[in-house]
Amino acid sequence: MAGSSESSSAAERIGYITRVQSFSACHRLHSIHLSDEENKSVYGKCNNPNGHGHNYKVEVTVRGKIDRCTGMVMNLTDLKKAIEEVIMTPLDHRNLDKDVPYFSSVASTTENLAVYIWDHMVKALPPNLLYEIKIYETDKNVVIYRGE
Ligand SMILES: Nc1nc2c(c(=O)[nH]1)N=C([C@H](O)[C@H](O)COP(=O)(O)OP(=O)(O)OP(=O)(O)O)CN2
Ligand SMILES: [Zn+2]
Repeated sequence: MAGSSESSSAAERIGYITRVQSFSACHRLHSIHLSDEENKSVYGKCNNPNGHGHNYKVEVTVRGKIDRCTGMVMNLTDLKKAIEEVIMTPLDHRNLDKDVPYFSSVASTTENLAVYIWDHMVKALPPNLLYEIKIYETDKNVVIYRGE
């Protein structure tokens, strides 16, 4: 019956699931498009040549149909594997600027880190599932990227 709880329970449901992952890395904010003086002025203490570290927290959210048979949008075990491959292996305990080739020419801001993770995660997951990458650089500094 239209509108009854029975019919809505048969309707397709969309769910969002998130897995949280922490990793540690160091970096220096520096843009190859700016002079040394401009870098100092724009990034301040974060342009210190010897860098500084963060305990980043990343939330990876997928969105999709809740499968009627499995009850899952996707298996969190598979999401965990993708996070290991895309986040932990290349980024954990690394110097982002020196160890990750992408950041040799792209400033390692949290915005750009979110784009990097999105671009790799989207390839590691089934099509059309990735919804959002949210990164806590510190407790107070949070970036969201949705692939736009
Ligand atoms: N738009 C952005 N601005 C800044 C970024 C960034 O990624 N995107 N990053 C930084 C630095 O990396 C820096 O490490 C931030 O640290 P800090 O200012 O010390 O962090 P808090 O604000 O949490 O610290 P408090 O000193 O407690 O306020 C800078 N800008
Ligand atoms: Zn920083």
